[in-house]
Amino acid sequence: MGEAPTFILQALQNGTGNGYKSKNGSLETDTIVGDKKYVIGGTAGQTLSAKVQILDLDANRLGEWVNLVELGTKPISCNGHSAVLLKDRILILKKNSKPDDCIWFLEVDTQYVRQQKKILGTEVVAWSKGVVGNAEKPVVISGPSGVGKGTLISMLMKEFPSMFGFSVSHTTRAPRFMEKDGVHYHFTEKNVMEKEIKGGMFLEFASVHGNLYGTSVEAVELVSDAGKRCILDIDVQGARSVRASSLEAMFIFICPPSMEQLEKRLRDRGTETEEQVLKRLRNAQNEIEQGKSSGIFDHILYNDNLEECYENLKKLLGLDGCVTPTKSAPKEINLPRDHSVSKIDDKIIINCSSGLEKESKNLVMLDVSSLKGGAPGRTRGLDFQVMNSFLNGNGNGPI
Ligand SMILES: Nc1nc2c(ncn2[C@@H]2O[C@H](COP(=O)(O)OP(=O)(O)O)[C@@H](O)[C@H]2O)c(=O)[nH]1
Ligand SMILES: Nc1ncnc2c1ncn2[C@@H]1O[C@H](COP(=O)(O)OP(=O)(O)O)[C@@H](O)[C@H]1O
Repeated sequence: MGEAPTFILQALQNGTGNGYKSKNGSLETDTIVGDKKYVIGGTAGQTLSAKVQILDLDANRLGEWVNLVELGTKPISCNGHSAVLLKDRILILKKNSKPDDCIWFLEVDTQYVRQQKKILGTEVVAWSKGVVGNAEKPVVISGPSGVGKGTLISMLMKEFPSMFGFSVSHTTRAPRFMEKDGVHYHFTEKNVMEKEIKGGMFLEFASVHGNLYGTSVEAVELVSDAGKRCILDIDVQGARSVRASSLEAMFIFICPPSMEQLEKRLRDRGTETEEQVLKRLRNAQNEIEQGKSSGIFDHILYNDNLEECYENLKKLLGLDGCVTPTKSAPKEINLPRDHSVSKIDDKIIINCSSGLEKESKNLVMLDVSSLKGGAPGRTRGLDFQVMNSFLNGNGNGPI
């Protein structure tokens, strides 16, 4: 690896965090974690995402750049940022960015990063977008082909459109008549999907009835970002993987009243060839056994009478009785270009006062004590309060 430019060697002991202009004109921050310095910031068009570099501070390798792999969805460009070191990740506050895009995390020593370091055998950092508030537990629904999962999910989405969102899976199977790309599935090619799986884009994947299916991290996060509870329609292998992942979810298995009924439903649906119907029926027996006995599922529902089964599903989801969706307006922060940051325990104090507006104090306290999730998905559980500020409208910001 090459030597670091002189300006960085000179700044080795700094670790400023609020951003500095390097000699080549880019806006960078440097954060020291153990014997490494994380230099964040871009030269190309001041693109934050373009550059994360690690400089070795170990006496034997002082000033050497370390090879690294950047994982996760990177932030889009911005012209400047602040960086604050938390325990195992660096909080990045993008300047002058959209309210829903100003808080990011660069994970440097989280469990996910440590795992990936082992797998990849190299230094790893992982990006994760910060989101104010928490998401409701996703619901995983599994069951054999033709049991009625899709029908039940459609009923739920139709009755509660603002409460639930569907996780749109990727699949290599061909679209059925009336199925739309991006709505029912993201229809994709096997080699493309395999590449994306290697790149860490998927929460889980499995080979089902001869095709590859998978839930991307983004599919689940997009639903949560919209403030909705995510529904996943995935097979038993996928449910097992989600159970083993860090995603906390509710697991429901749908059982047919009999194999005869299942066969009738599959044939009456008329979407599969005879060969595919036979393959699905062969797999159904094993799936039902797994569903009932694996301990993966929190609840088993029998779909004999559709209306009854739907009522039972609603009960499990707490939707029986009078449902009043309580959706509070999300809080938003809008960080101006000129701000400075300090840290007191788990509280980040952001001073947004600037230049001409010096008299108008505008302090934001960001609470990072209850972070949830993280790379490769979002980091949730952030909270903030505006202190001594002018509030906009109802006090929920943006500031
Ligand atoms: N593991 C996994 N299974 C999936 C995913 N999406 C769909 N499946 C499952 O794949 C199986 C086949 O789905 P599909 O081809 O739509 O057929 P259908 O179940 O007969 O409607 C079903 O058991 C689905 O639950 C996914 O993202 N991951
Ligand atoms: N309780 C039920 N009784 C009779 N037919 C049903 C019932 N539930 C679903 N169906 C029908 O069975 C077929 C398969 O249902 P579907 O929702 O596509 O299953 P899955 O998504 O589990 O493969 C559909 O034609 C659907 O209308």
